[in-house]
Amino acid sequence: MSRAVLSLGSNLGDRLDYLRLAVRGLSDVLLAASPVYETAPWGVTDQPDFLNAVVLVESAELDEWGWLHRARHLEREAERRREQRWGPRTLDVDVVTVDEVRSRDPELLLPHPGTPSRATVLIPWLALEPDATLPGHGPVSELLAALPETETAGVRRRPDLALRG
Ligand SMILES: Nc1ncnc2c1ncn2[C@@H]1O[C@H](COP(=O)(O)OP(=O)(O)OP(=O)(O)O)[C@@H](O)[C@H]1O
Ligand SMILES: Nc1nc2c(c(=O)[nH]1)N=C(CO)CN2
Repeated sequence: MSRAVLSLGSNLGDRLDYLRLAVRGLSDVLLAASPVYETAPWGVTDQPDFLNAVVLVESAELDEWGWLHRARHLEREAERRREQRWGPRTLDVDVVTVDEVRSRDPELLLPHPGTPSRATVLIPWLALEPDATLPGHGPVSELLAALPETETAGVRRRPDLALRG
């Protein structure tokens, strides 16, 4: 049995449709889905805004590699093309954590190393799990409080958009 936190992002095409495709594809393992957020792009800033969300998933069969394969499968279903690093994409599914697993394999780094600095992951995660902790880093609420306002200001909740329904 393993429990994972996955982050979802899209900034090409029908962004909400791509996030919903991911959630539908995870329906057999889905525990909870966060609200949807419209977020200013980080990394490569000259690209469209993203929609971001986080989901909690659980499975009796999947280990951390199983979750990575599920994530890659969903990206392929969204016809994601790997071009520019941090560039525009129809669907990005990252494995944020799997239980307390730590991994230094470059194909599967756990917890995902971008997490402590990404308001686009921390804010949706916290909305879903106010007591969440990032293994090796501490409470998600503290990580978020430590980010500069410039990082958090670009993350706006979109109550008019829902992942399900
Ligand atoms: N925890 C993880 N979740 C998803 N991919 C990971 C993880 N750790 C390492 N990877 C590897 O990262 C590689 C690049 O993934 P991807 O193209 O989604 O990166 P990116 O989304 O552009 O950047 P970032 O990973 O910083 O968000 C993949 O080959 C994948 O195997
Ligand atoms: N706001 C935002 N910016 C990004 C995102 C993302 O999910 N949200 N993902 C990226 C590549 O992983 C690059 N930049």
